Amino acid sequence: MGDIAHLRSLLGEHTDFPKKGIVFLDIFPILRDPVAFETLITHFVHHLTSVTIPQHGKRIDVIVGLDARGFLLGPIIALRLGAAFVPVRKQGKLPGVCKSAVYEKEYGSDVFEMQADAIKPGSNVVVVDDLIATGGSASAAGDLIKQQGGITLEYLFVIGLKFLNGKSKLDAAAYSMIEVDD
Ligand SMILES: O=P(O)(O)OC[C@H]1O[C@H](OP(=O)(O)OP(=O)(O)O)[C@H](O)[C@@H]1O
Ligand SMILES: Nc1ncnc2[nH]cnc12
Repeated sequence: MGDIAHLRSLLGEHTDFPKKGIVFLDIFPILRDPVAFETLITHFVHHLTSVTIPQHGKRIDVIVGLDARGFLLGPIIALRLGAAFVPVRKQGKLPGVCKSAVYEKEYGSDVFEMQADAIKPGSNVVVVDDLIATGGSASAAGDLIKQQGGITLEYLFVIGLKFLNGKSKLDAAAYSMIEVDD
């Protein structure tokens, strides 16, 4: 817990970006500190291999990371677990045939895409992102996983904006390392 309090103290808070009247929470200071970054990744890997989580004992086949800040964490966690990494990108960025999902988030709407053959039916998947606000982005990623026959075991976030209740939109358990209450 001491480790998490330290990571919490490193978070940046910005009121001038992206100028939409929200407090923008920024994980980059954690990534600039190699010890803190290692703590964060190790915490997630311990969480995913812990006996206390509902999906304990199930093999994780795929880590899905969300454009863009989920790309900073997902591949590292995937490598530590020996799982595949699959990106979900904003519309028009991925080559080949893609599946898409439209969604609403804290500051506007967007479209997510995943390559159509990225997840084999029956694969166990964990979604990773820096932050959950309204849950629109993560829920759209969950839709894309379902469209391919994947099974989402859990959603993982560094930060959860609890007051927006985004986890209620999700079709599986969700874990935020740091909960922000207001
Ligand atoms: O729970 P939600 O309301 O959907 O909001 C959370 C999403 O918003 C941010 O991404 P953003 O779309 O701003 O993209 P970026 O990572 O490219 O800045 C954040 O990284 C999450 O992906
Ligand atoms: N408050 C917030 N801070 C950082 N990223 C976000 N994405 C959605 N809401 C956000």
